[in-house]
Amino acid sequence: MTAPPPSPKPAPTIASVAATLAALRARRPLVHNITNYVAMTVSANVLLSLGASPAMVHAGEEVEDFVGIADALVINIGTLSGPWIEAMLRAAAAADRLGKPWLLDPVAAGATRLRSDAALALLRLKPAVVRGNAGEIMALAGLAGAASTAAGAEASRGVDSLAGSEAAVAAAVALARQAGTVVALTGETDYVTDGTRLIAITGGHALMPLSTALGCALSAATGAFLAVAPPLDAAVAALAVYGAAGAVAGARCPGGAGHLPAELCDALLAMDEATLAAQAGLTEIAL
Ligand SMILES: Nc1ncnc2c1ncn2[C@@H]1O[C@H](COP(=O)(O)OP(=O)(O)O)[C@@H](O)[C@H]1O
Ligand SMILES: Cc1ncsc1CCOP(=O)(O)O
Ligand SMILES: [Mg+2]
Repeated sequence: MTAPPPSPKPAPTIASVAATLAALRARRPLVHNITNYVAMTVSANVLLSLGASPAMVHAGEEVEDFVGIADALVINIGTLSGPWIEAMLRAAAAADRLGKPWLLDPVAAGATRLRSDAALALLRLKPAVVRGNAGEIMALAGLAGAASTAAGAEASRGVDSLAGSEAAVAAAVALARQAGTVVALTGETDYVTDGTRLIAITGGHALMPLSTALGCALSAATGAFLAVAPPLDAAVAALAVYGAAGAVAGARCPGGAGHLPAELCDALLAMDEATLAAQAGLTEIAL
């Protein structure tokens, strides 16, 4: 007798996202961030508004100890230098050793040799989630040999993507398969994939790319969700909550993006299931 095929995992829903957010708020995870100078304050404020405790800790001498007390680790290569790379590699290896989930934000991967090499070396240390924009995901997939071309250079202008997220879906799926990770690809529509499943998430606001480090802060937020849910569920919940908050915040900023980070934090603090249902959409796409 042949065994029946495993039943498919239920698709994430707004209700499951709301439950994951409630678990995060109850747990108040300590999130260790090695992130760039531009993103530090907004990332910490986003984590606090979400219900997590942020810590920005990058000295090589203490990262391993800090990973030991943290619930999750976020590594963002936005403002790199040699000692930072060393600290990132030590922290990621410690997270792997200690079974702590960690996320890689490969900011501007593909733009220079230094950041491409750093992103690849970190990818080999098995992040639970890689979160990036289309240019970064295409570049990293190419560098990792998961996609035939490293299209990132033409698809990016430094830290900004010139390509829409749809253009990078195939690269995201290939990267997830090759690296054995979950890829969270952001843009006007966000996508999360583990290489076997693909979920599209709508929400957000057109002003978001006009405020620096909101992608980095989303990566920090995803780290907090990793403390309470498996990688695919964590990434879907993070992108849905953040997208819903972004939509609310953007609507409160008729004059431009100047106040957007503050409005985003307020919207995260007040986030509830009704707002999620009104502002975020989840669709599973068959692969
Ligand atoms: N055109 C857009 N419309 C709605 N939301 C957007 C748009 N562009 C980006 N976002 C949102 O902004 C956040 C950061 O994504 P993104 O800009 O892709 O990252 P990065 O800042 O790393 O380039 C995500 O929540 C994403 O959904
Ligand atoms: C402008 C800049 N330069 C180096 S890191 C950084 C922040 C990038 O933030 P994001 O990727 O969220 O736009
Ligand atoms: Mg970014």
